[in-house]
Amino acid sequence: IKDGWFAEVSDTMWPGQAMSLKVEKVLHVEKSKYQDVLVFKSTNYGNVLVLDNCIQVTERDEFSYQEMITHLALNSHPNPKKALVIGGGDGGVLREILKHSSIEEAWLCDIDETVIEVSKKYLPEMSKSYQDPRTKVHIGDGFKFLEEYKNQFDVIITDSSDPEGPAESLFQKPYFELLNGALTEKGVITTQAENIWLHMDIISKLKKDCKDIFPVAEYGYTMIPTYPSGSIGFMVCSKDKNAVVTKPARFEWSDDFVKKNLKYYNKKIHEAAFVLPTWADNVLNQD
Ligand SMILES: NCCCN[C@H]1CC[C@H](N)CC1
Repeated sequence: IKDGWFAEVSDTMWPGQAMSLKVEKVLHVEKSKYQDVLVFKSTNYGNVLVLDNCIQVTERDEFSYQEMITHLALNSHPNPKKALVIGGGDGGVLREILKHSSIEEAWLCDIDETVIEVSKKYLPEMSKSYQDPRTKVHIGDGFKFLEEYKNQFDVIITDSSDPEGPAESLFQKPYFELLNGALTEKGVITTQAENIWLHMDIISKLKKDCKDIFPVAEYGYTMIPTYPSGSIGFMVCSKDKNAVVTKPARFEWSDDFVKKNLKYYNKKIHEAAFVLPTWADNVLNQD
């Protein structure tokens, strides 16, 4: 933090640019077993969680990412009862999973307990999901966790940080093999799949790897001001070759429920998320 500003600098992940947020007060600084953890109160975006100098969530715009990564998956599954988040220690994705009445168990596996503790203290609107009786928390490496659970989950959401640091293995093909194995028959996954302005190489590799493993694999995205270049995408894949993930397979919520409980996701934006700009469409949907 310099002159009262936090700048998200990364010469490798987003060279020559940096999102900056004005700092009102530093709330927490800690070196966990895995990463540097910073929480600050920003002047205009609420509390902000930063891991290894990367913005993870801000209270003002987190709903965009948490809703889309969750509901693009759960509404693409006919009847999700048991869902798992890999990562997601802030609890935001868990909060979104619990909005589906079909969910009986919502599991979360994050490698870093410090993130969960810090979120319980400074991100109450996300971490309140840990109070839900359907929530089950496991602290550990998602990679190892998935090796122990076969044919167990209807939906698995990989809410990871970037491929540099503890989340690196979550962007490689062996990880997607593990996801496939841990899913039930018509299982659906979503993963954090970076930004079309910055990471077309990562995204095209992800799509290629997913296409080798899943019969259906599509990239969709959302607008979010505090992530690099203002948007972030998701790989959305299904084990069911007849599944259509680019529009809702089911939609249990009334318009009134959506108005009261969702701030970003809706039926139309589910479809719109997969409509790509021409350059990205050419790269990702060339075959
Ligand atoms: N629930 C926390 C979201 C973590 N996802 C972020 C996406 C953008 C990345 N640069 C950092 C992690």
